[in-house]
Amino acid sequence: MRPMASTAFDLKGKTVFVAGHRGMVGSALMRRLAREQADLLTVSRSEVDLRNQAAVNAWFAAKRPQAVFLAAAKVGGIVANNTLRAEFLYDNLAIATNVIQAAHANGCEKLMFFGSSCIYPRLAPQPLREDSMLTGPLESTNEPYAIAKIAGIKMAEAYRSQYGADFISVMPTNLYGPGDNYHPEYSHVVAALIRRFHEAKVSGAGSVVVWGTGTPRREFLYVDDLADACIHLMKTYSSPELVNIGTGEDITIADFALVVAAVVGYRGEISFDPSRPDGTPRKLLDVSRLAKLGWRATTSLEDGIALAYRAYLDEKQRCRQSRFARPEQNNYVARSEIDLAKSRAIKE
Ligand SMILES: NC(=O)C1=CN([C@@H]2O[C@H](COP(=O)(O)OP(=O)(O)OC[C@H]3O[C@@H](n4cnc5c(N)ncnc54)[C@H](OP(=O)(O)O)[C@@H]3O)[C@@H](O)[C@H]2O)C=CC1
Ligand SMILES: C[C@H]1O[C@H](OP(=O)(O)OP(=O)(O)OC[C@H]2O[C@@H](n3cnc4c(=O)[nH]c(N)nc43)[C@H](O)[C@@H]2O)[C@@H](O)[C@@H](O)C1=O
Repeated sequence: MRPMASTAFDLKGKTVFVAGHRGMVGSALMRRLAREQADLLTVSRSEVDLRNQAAVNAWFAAKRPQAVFLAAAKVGGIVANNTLRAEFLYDNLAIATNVIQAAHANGCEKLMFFGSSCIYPRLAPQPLREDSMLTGPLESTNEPYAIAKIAGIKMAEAYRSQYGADFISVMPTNLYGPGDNYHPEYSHVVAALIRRFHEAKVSGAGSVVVWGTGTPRREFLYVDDLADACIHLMKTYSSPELVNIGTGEDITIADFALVVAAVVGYRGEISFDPSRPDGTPRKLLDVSRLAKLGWRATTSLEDGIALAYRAYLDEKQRCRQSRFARPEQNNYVARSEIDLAKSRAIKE
């Protein structure tokens, strides 16, 4: 294995582009970057669709960011990934290739690419080590997304080896927190269960259905912890080697449902629907590399879910208030109460 170089990269005074700044990760990065005295650059999708190579090139040529967090992507839960397979492959390949090439061509000094724990083989040894990428078949439900993410990782690696670009890749585990997507079909499990248990509590429903068998194991990281880890790595890490970002602890979906129900205050029954996909049986990251680099998660699962539930309630409230205001000025309108039924669909 190549040695992990450690170099200081000060964000202070740098122009820093957060691609995907309205997303869950991007908005957490914006909150965390506010402490770095950087000059933050953002652009909305309506101004620059990152799948459009010419638009991306023109924007980079005009702005020439010194650092880039590439947190824009087509993202969703197991059903979104498995249904919108062409979009997950096309959008994520296009975004990665356009942004990485434009960053390189326009003098970007440092770029962080966001992969995901789903790039590792479905049955790779647990906990998942960074060197298990490309050692076996992928989980079929998210294979298109994983292939696009692996291509992005390989691009960052190739630009480093061919051009000496300081481009690094991080592999976050399953994330949750403010700014999550609450779509009933297309969200990830955390947002789905927060919403389902809350609605059952409010309506007095006696039973809530959780997808799958309840036996898969997942590791969950609060998104503000993720953002903190990313800033730490951006400032201190420079190597082609991937870095996993997680807590190092996992839980079955059945036990996780009990945690969410307790936080929300839902006291009815919980049943399972095995006709829904389980996905990969276990996804627990080996976080020893990250620990050696001096970072560990600090938000417990219970505290994080309580914070995420608060954020869900706040978002509902905000959307209710903005329902009759000017929706085009509301960052959260696409995630709003009006369309909490179809909220943030898959962000088109
Ligand atoms: N959520 C998770 O559990 C995990 C996420 N990740 C990775 O973290 C990164 C961020 O994910 P997350 O914040 O959860 O996702 P979100 O869906 O919350 O945010 C994605 C962001 O990307 C933007 N975006 C998507 N497509 C385009 C496009 N064509 N042009 C311009 N902008 C676009 C969205 O814009 P708009 O606001 O207009 O919709 C949004 O701001 C992704 O790379 C994801 O793969 C990795 C592991 C787990
Ligand atoms: C972050 C990661 O996210 C996706 O992979 P995933 O880990 O399978 O994510 P998920 O959150 O959708 O499901 C986790 C587990 O939870 C179970 N589950 C129960 N009830 C609900 C439920 O109501 N909704 C959802 N979505 N899942 C549910 C579900 O059956 C599964 O066993 C990727 O495709 C991939 O793109 C990726 O990177």
